[in-house]
Amino acid sequence: MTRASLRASLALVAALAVGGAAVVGLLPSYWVFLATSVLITGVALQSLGLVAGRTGMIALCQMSFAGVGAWTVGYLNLAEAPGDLAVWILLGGLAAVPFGVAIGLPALRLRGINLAIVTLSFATAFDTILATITYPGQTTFLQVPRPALFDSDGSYFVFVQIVYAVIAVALEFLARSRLGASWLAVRHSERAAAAHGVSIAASKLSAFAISAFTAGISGGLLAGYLGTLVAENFSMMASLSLYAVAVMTGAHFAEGAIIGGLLVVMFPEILRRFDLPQDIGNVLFAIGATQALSTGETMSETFRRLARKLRPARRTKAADATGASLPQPAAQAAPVALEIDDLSVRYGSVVALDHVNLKVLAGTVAGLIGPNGAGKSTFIDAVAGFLHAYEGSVKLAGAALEGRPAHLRARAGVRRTWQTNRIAPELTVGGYLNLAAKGLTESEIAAILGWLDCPDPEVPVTTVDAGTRRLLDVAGVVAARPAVVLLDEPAAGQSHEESVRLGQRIAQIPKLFGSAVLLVEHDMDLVRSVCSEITVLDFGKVIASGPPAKVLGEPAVKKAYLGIEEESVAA
Ligand SMILES: Nc1ncnc2c1ncn2[C@@H]1O[C@H](COP(=O)(O)OP(=O)(O)OP(=O)(O)O)[C@@H](O)[C@H]1O
Repeated sequence: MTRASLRASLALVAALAVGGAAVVGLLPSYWVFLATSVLITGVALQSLGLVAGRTGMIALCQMSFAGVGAWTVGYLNLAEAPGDLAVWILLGGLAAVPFGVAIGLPALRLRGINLAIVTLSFATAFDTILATITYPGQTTFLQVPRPALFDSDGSYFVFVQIVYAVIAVALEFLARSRLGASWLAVRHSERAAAAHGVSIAASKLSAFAISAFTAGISGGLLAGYLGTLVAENFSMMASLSLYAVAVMTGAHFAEGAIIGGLLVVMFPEILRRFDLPQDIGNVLFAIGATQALSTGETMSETFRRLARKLRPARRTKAADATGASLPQPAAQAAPVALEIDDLSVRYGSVVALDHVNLKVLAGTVAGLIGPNGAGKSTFIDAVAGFLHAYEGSVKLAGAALEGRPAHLRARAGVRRTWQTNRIAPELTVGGYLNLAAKGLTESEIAAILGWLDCPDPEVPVTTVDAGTRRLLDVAGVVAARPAVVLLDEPAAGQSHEESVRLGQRIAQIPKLFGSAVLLVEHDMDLVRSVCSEITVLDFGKVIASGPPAKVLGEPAVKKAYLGIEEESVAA
């Protein structure tokens, strides 16, 4: 991960240095002045790219955060605070953070249009406040001074460029960190992210906080750029327009933020030169955003796709586990890994689980089977904390899990997979394992991937076929070495040979990772080959439990499967 971040950061810094040298060396001073504005807008767009592009939340008040940063810089200048603009900009960014967190709080409960309305309301309220107060020092013509070394327009461009590069590199590292992976995971499926121990609240609030900080910095840079500001710089319309551009260009990509900055700054300039109304720009941005939303592809993604086509196709490499060793298995905390007593779940009048009792012994693979609708997924949901309204008790290594939400149960040692794949496609294979299990070394990641015949860590999940993604699901849950692994139909969609191979791997999990396994499966060959005990559910009730040979021969079990799996059960 670190190597990939370094590579991307070096490429970005080199591109900025070359581009910057060309701007300062070749362009007349007015264009250098405009290029500075492009970069400042690029910083604001990067902030929006983080919250909207990575986390998928609608934020329509980004320029209000920038306004907080700019106003803070203005007050510090007026108060003759120690330090210079470089320090004040940082403080401006920090001042925007509480506002970001405050806006992020409703995002814990709201999505889509509702969150859009909340963020828009904040932008409107901020508009109203700014309309009543002038920029600090505006009435006395007090200008915000630039740092001594970067006083001229040309040198201030270099200053802004340095800030842009620092932010872009920091975001690049963050994006490849576990926190960055959690943003993408939350965007894709909050439940799946929680199943890996990710706190949805922490993930969303951190995105809003860092995004507001970055936007605050852009406001501070603007204060140094223009010297003094007016409320219109941070109006609700400016926020809306910036959001449309971010969606259109894909501001969470480094090039997307620059392209967006170019469009925001240059479009009005072109319109002005042709004596055309400025509003045309906003209309075109809205059309561009609509196009990106309807096709599901931003401008940056289109460019990247075309660039990939030009490059010779890379074959998906299998993970090279030569010399790599699996992480140490978790120690077994108690002889019974998972104990369920009298578990009952009702969906209205449907009794999905009816006083179910089940034990999974440490160091074993147990099976949970039953016909469609028997209650198996409901059982996993309840144990893993995705259903709050259940009766009965769930104990992990003797400790009750009641009252703990899903992400805390995952951290305590209950990990689950899903019937449908929920891995965020924007992640790399290694990034996904990093998200699933904290603190794995690169060698351990390679060993786990090699053990399950998964692709190389650098391979993007989007290029991985559906069958391999199911293996990746299993790799993710075992990587965390939890006390209990709940596998929900891992062999679905696998060929017979793949299923046999998967069975061999599942049988090894207790020894290699120290995790007891509860396997939910319809593939009876697989269940028979790996499970030492099985429990059969029918209409939410346990109708049999014990060793597979005994249980699968019981008349009640054959009857439950009649017409569905009769032959395979009886075989
Ligand atoms: N969200 C829900 N609302 C209402 N009823 C539900 C809900 N989820 C499941 N059920 C019902 O609860 C019962 C158990 O469903 P569940 O999905 O747990 O069965 P299953 O054994 O996992 O089935 P399958 O093998 O098809 O996955 C079924 O009657 C189902 O229709």
